[in-house]
Amino acid sequence: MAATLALIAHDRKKDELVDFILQYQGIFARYHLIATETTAQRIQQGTNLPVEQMLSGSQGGDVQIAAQVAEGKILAVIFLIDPLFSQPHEPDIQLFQRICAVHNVPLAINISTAETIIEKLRQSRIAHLIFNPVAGHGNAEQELSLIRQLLEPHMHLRVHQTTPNESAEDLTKQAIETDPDLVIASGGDGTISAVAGMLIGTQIPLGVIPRGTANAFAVALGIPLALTPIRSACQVIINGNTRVVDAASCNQRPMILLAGIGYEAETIDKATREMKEQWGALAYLIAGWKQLNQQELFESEIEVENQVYQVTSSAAITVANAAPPTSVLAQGKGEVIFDDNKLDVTIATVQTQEEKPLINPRFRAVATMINMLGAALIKTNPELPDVYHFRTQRIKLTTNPPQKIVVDGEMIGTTPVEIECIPDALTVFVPKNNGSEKGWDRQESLS
Ligand SMILES: O=C(CO)COP(=O)(O)O
Repeated sequence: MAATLALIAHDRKKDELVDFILQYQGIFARYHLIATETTAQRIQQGTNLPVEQMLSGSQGGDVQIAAQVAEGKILAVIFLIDPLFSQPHEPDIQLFQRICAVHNVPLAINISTAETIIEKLRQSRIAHLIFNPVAGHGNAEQELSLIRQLLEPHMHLRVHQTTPNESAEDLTKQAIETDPDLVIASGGDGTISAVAGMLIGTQIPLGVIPRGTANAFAVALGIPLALTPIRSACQVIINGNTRVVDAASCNQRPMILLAGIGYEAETIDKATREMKEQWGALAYLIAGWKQLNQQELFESEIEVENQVYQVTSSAAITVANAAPPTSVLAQGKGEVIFDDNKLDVTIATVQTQEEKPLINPRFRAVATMINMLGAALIKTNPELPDVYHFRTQRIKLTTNPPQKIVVDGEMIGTTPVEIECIPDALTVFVPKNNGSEKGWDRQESLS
């Protein structure tokens, strides 16, 4: 269902329309507004709401809007007609009314009927979809049209596509300002993390439609991705079950999944876009094997709960808020808990005690990682002597030499790094059997 309202008023009705919009400004602000030229100017002056401006009514503006009604792009129309004054473009006005009747689009021609439209709008859900058209390797146009087809019967959907000039963060910020009922992120983990980061602390529920390479966030939430990921993800949103989960901040920027320091960061850095296009998620595995041969060990100083620990020969440190089972290096103890108000820290390292003096430390670190791969695959507790795992609310980490850091799939620089869990920061839509807390029963549609 489209989330655009059309507003038109004849000259002697324009003041009435502006007053009406001022009265219900909060509701109008949630929608995309279009209006004929002079009406649009008057609304903008009188209310400060953004309005898309069409031609003036006498120049064909009514016909332009009627065309959008016919194309299913308009949710409802408020057209305050002057019944005591004949217009030179009377045929256009008649055409407008006929098109609304044909397509069963609500049309209010006076304030009383406008009130009933507003009452209906008050009860409807508004979703903002932040859609990254260059995510993954599917056909973005077809994917967007499928999402619309699946979601629009259940909510008013406003679609915002990311561009090089308008990031997912910018678009989410604008969406939040209109007080939506939910925000949906569709793209790779980078897009989803960016949207989720902006929603921290807002209590606006987040829907996830994964279209990326690894889709770690969706996997961690338990969204079934096997055959029809877009359909499954939309169904999860329509079902309306939500769960409150933690987020984190990493060097002042939001983190939803995990930060990898050392091995994981190098791996992600090596998985080029070309590799991802050719191999999909396998690209990370291929890059990972390459990195196994090259990973240098590093020293680290870890500050946790006012204690400082020195670790001599680390290969990989992973600090996870949430991680899917495939994120091997986060699985020190077999499972990362999304809503325990803690970060899961896993350190793959090398012990150089007396009983293991003959083993080349670098090979042992590599062996540790290979063991973890196996352990994660068979889903047992690894019990590895070279793997440290603990849970903490906050961690500060310095390494020598400095190591690359990857946060939610994006390289963000090098150590030192400070990561803190933000408890209960996000409300997300999850499948019904996934620790869901509450259903969602706002009224579905306008007409
Ligand atoms: O004439 C109109 C509708 O028929 C309205 O046009 P304006 O908003 O440009 O005045």
